[in-house]
Amino acid sequence: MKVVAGEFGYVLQDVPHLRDYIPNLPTYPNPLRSNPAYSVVKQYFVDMDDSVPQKIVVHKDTPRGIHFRRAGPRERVYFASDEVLACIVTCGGLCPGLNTVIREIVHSLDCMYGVNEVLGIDGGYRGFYSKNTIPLTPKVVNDIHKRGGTILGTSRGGHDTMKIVDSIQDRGINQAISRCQVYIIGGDGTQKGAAVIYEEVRKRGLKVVVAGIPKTIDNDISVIDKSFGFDTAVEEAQRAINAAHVEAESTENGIGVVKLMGRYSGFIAMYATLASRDVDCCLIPESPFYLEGEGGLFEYVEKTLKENGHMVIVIAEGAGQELLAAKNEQDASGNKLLQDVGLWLSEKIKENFSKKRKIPITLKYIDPTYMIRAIPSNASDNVYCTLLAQSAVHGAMAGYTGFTSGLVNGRHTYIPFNRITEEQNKVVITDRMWARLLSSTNQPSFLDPKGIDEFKKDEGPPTQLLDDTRDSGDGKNGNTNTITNEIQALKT
Ligand SMILES: Nc1ncnc2c1ncn2[C@@H]1O[C@H](COP(=O)(O)OP(=O)(O)OP(=O)(O)O)[C@@H](O)[C@H]1O
Ligand SMILES: O=P(O)(O)OC[C@H]1O[C@](O)(CO)[C@@H](O)[C@@H]1O
Ligand SMILES: [Mg+2]
Repeated sequence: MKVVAGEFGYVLQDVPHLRDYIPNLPTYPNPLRSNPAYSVVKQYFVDMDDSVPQKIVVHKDTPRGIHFRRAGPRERVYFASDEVLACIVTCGGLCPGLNTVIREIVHSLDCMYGVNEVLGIDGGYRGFYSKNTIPLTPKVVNDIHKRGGTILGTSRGGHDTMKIVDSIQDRGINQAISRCQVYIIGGDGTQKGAAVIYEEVRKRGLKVVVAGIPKTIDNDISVIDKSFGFDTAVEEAQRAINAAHVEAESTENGIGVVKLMGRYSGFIAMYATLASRDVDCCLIPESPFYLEGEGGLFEYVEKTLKENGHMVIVIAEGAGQELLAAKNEQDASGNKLLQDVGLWLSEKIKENFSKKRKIPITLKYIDPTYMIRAIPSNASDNVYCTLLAQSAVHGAMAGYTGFTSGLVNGRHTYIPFNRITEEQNKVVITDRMWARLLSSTNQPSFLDPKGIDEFKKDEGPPTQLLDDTRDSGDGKNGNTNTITNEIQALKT
């Protein structure tokens, strides 16, 4: 990672640039200079020294900390318009907003930079070497943002670095110079794949930009404020929760169980619960729970039914997997295949109340997971996708590479791949947000006081979406330690 240190503990975790490994690259004035739409903007071009702090809650004596390069157009670009061949690929699971990102990359390249050779790679990473490409023009992508899914198709597995870079190299050859910009849209796995593609491109000395756009409905990508499609997913989840609530309150001892996505991170479940207020219990992968005995789920269900006559449980798909018989199967990308915990929980509740204890209940189980994932993005996600795509295009034209375009503290930035892939974003159950949820649902924490102390000791990953005060600059958490270590390393 390129790290630049400044005064008062300022650290820039910078992204690579083509000129780092290709000397004497020609530059050109940014075509936006003569674009009537942008020429009215007072200071349209981003100052070379602009950076965005990762941490904005500070004390007067804390170091300035980690910063990322601010995204946006630069005065000079490293590609002539007619030189560029851009490729776009989507990988991993579906997520609302994928088509918007594709549309906006094509439009930004065309309208802002006059680039009109854009290829869609069909069906994820393996499409680079085993499938046909799809020519993308502003006309072809004009109304795709209104559709769910991805017009390019997607896949898991099939990442063969050499074959992918061979294909990029072959396609991009123009008068013996490769001249590709590769836009890779996908989750944590995809960004890891993009990082190794970048390494190989650099090893071969190619004039090829590798730019990532983070996609994950689970919001499990670290550093960034939140991922696109997340808002849409939380909003759409309300419909399922409402239905579960209507069903539950219409019968005596009615229970609605809703399963939401979230393989390792329970953000959708947590935010959907906080938004709805109809949910009595939210179960997420980060917070282990148990069924029987004092402080267990069954005890809470019984109490809630006695008090309210009905209840709604939201469960993230990755919650409680340790309670189910292990399956040990993986998908093509190596992700663990999960068991249906919603179905399992529903059966367990029925078994305990209806069969064992002869307490009549009516339970309805709703699994809207794929319905949520497949819808088009809402208005705010559409704007977010547009800005992410534009940032990626500005960065690529300016010669930056090996970066993910991401929102940090509300500002668009370029984040080095290794920062994005080093850890996953998780709900920190010792943060105030989870406490807000517990106090809004009144559910048990499923932790005894000793367990709570254990969790507090475990620092967990820093998270941006939450109102996180752990990162208080006292040197006791990962983030600050990283800063201190880096400053120390630079000094010595
Ligand atoms: N460590 C890795 N190195 C290279 N390629 C990887 C790596 N991990 C995953 N990939 C590739 O990235 C692509 C997408 O990975 P994966 O299926 O894990 O989805 P993802 O990008 O994490 O998205 P999501 O989990 O949100 O659906 C796959 O083609 C996979 O082969
Ligand atoms: O069934 P698929 O396509 O493998 O995807 C399932 C997974 O993809 C996601 O939507 C995104 O990672 C997860 O929430 C879910 O576990
Ligand atoms: Mg993933």
